[in-house]
Amino acid sequence: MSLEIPFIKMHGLGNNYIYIDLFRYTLEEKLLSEVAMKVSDPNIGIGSDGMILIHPTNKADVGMRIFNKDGSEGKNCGNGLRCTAKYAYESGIVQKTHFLIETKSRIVEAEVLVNDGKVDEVTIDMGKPTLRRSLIPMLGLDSEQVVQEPFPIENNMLYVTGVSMGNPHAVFFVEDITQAPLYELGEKIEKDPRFPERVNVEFIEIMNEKEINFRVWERGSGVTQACGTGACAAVVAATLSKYIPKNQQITIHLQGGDLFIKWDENGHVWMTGEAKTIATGSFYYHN
Ligand SMILES: N[C@@H](CCC[C@H](N)C(=O)O)C(=O)O
Repeated sequence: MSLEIPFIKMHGLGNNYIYIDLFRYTLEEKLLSEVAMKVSDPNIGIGSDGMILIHPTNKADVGMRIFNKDGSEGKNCGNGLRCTAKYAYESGIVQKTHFLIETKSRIVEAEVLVNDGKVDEVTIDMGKPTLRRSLIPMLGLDSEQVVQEPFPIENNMLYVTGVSMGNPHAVFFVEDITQAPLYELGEKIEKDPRFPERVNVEFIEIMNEKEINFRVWERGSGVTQACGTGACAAVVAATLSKYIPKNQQITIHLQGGDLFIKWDENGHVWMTGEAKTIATGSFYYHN
């Protein structure tokens, strides 16, 4: 079978995905995982951190589904939400600057900042984090929160804080971000049996009450330049440990640039940052 699939490549702080507009093109469900793996491959595909579908839904103004590089489906994606919001507005799928986006895990509200018809920046109300251990999900005796719990791995003693932003995150505080064991331990933690659905892994360094340095190993995609849900999880984790105050905008320094995150007094996490278009074209799929 051969298909010519129209795509848009977009990124948020270097976290780049191949987007497919299912308002204008139809792709069979059984092909999604394989197409995601193929488009993500830099040698025989386009090269990306995964694939995102922008689709019609009757629950919100627009829907979004995220597939990682390895073909697995994630349930939320912060950088993907900002790019989806940009595309939905610029392509005319929505004609308002505040609208709802449905993901597999939740419905979020987006606000786009428009200049000359183009969206430069997007703010998303990412909703409330889930902290209960069994819902992250993490194995072990269930508890309200998992905050800096001892996490022995490969002759190292790390301390894990668990946060779900609709997808699972394991956050580890480090003294110096340049020494974070991203490549040494990222994949091992992602696939550790204590996380039955695998996990996104974040190493964070608290610089001061307003800034955090951040590096990520993403479930299903490995090291990426940025992770929006991960940045939200970092602020929640740092607040739970009282390193930063609640209800204050925190600047997260990711490898690909800065994101601005606030965990407000109502328990909602707000994310603001850029969204950029890289290219449009056709992907030729052959099986
Ligand atoms: N890059 C993302 C998260 C993508 C999904 C994640 N790898 C998962 O499997 O949960 C973001 O910006 O949040």
